[in-house]
Amino acid sequence: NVFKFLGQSYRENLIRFHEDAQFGNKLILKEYDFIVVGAGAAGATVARRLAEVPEWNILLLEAGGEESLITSIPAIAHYLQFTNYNWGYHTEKELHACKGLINQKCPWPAGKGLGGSTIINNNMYTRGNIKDFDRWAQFGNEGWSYVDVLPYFLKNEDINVPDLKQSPYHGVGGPLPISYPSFKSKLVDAFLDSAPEVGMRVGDYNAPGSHVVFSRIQSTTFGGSRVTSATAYLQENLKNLHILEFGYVTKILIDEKTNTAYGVEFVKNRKKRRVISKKEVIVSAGTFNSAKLLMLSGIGPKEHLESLGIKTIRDLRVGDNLQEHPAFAGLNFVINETISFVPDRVYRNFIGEMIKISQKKSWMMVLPPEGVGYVKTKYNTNAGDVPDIEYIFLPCSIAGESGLGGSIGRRSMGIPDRLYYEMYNGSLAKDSWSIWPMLMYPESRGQVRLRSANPFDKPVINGNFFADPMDLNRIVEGIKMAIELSKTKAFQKYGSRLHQNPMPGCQHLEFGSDRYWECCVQTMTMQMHHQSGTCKMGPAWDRNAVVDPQLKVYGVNGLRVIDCSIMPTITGGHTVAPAYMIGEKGADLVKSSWPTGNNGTL
Ligand SMILES: Cc1cc2nc3c(=O)[nH]c(=O)nc-3n(C[C@H](O)[C@H](O)[C@H](O)COP(=O)(O)OP(=O)(O)OC[C@H]3O[C@@H](n4cnc5c(N)ncnc54)[C@H](O)[C@@H]3O)c2cc1C
Repeated sequence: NVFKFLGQSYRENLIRFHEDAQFGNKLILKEYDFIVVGAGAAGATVARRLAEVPEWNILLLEAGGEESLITSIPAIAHYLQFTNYNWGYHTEKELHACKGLINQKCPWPAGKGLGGSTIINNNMYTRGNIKDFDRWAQFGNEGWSYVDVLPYFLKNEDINVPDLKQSPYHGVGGPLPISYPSFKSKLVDAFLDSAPEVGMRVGDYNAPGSHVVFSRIQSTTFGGSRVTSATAYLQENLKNLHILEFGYVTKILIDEKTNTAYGVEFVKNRKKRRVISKKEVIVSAGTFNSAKLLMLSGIGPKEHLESLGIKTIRDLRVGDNLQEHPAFAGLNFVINETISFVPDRVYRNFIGEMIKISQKKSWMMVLPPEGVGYVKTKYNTNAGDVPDIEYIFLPCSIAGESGLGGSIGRRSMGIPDRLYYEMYNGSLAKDSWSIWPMLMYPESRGQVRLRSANPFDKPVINGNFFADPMDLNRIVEGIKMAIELSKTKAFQKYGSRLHQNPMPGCQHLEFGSDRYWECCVQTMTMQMHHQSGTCKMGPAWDRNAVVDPQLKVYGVNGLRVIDCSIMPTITGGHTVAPAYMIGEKGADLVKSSWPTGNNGTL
């Protein structure tokens, strides 16, 4: 009975996915100490860390499924937005943004599956500015200053960049490998070489005191492959951590007499079920869905819940304070040499490209962005090292897309064909590069609301981008600075020149004027998908706070939110590193509420 034995061992190995009929896995239990909703960057981290306490059992419920071999290829991140790994949300019509995009709505992806948005993101690892966290602490969030959170960034990280291994600001031995992409283009070298020509230097943007620098991207990859939160935190087969895929949580169960959360309702295989929590329910469903789930459960703005016939348990400003990093992705600098990532060329030579993967020389191992630069515009009045624009450098541009596989980038941004072809006619599928100037600290705030009381309806999202005109001014300045950068010797070596077809809808304005660029940004707005802030963390006196600095929902026992939605203000950079940090710190906050002796806290 060797086969039976092997089969059994194989199944035991897969036991972490409960109720997987294919492998005869077991049913989940009726009750757990902790239930974590959502297996994204923060949720996977929290669940794994809580499972370090052997006497607790934990259920991790995730609405999507497992990642795959395909999702491990960094270069195809944009393709994944057209799969079930994306919740596929859109804003409503925006007043000041996305005016030229399909249906005049901004597409707003969010990842779905074990790994959450880390399955479909662009792998950029940037922690933000130290002042971002000091500001959170100054708002009254004790325990969240830079000094407080740095240990959690370090705990999460396993730095693979040789030069940074000795840095006290990088972690070694944590679950998440951080590497430079395995392959580097000549164009990113030009980007780095251009820095001194504009008074900048190359440095480690994740170290304090050097946040105004140019750099290659530190990425959440290992050996050229994507590393998700599931790969980093959920590979081990822990007996006390049960993971349920395709379990869509529809409501948090709250005892109204005691104001205590005691479990969740979820749907799997079209069946509605309940599971009970003995200690806490932890909501880590991401900025849109954490807000949505709270509101569906009666926690949210009273006037809104009442209008949908949902009984209000706690009147809190859930769904307000939505923040994001808008950007402009339309700049296209054409060059004279064949050194760019041109998808048509790469995909036509598919077999050759596969061979190059084994030699670590393939474009498939490059993230679409290769470099970042943090700069201060003329509007920046911050003292010291606090930039207001991030340059995202790409060895390609959306105009480079045409032919094979050549519409995914622009389609993911919602750019209609007419706008695309008129704008980029003459430079399609040519060698080019781009800089996307990204606004780091938006003044404008958006909002998430329920469309109905039906948990399967998509939320109503208003980005409210550029409601504060300063947000637009800064991006325009970033565009002009990027154009100046293209004139440096480093870029002129390749004959870089801006493709100058005027943008449809903006032709009436003088090409290159501030008004012209404002029009371009508002027509073809691009986003970074760093949604955050809808379950704001704040002290008791903050009327807009949803959770306290322990991440407990105000007025409800046994309920926390642990993900990017708790950010009072968005961090200056991409948000995955802070999401992991919030997960790590959140897990320690939970552990310290339920002391058990040695529980693995910092
Ligand atoms: C396309 C894209 C590109 C990005 N690129 C970058 C980048 O390059 N660098 C960077 O730093 N950041 C990037 N980000 C942002 C970054 O990935 C997120 O900030 C981070 O993953 C957020 O972590 P989270 O835990 O808050 O939520 P998520 O990682 O989104 O996880 C939430 C999880 O909850 C699950 N869930 C939601 N509702 C339910 C429910 N009702 N029941 C059960 N489960 C549910 C979801 O399916 C998901 O798995 C990108 C994001 C996107 C979408």
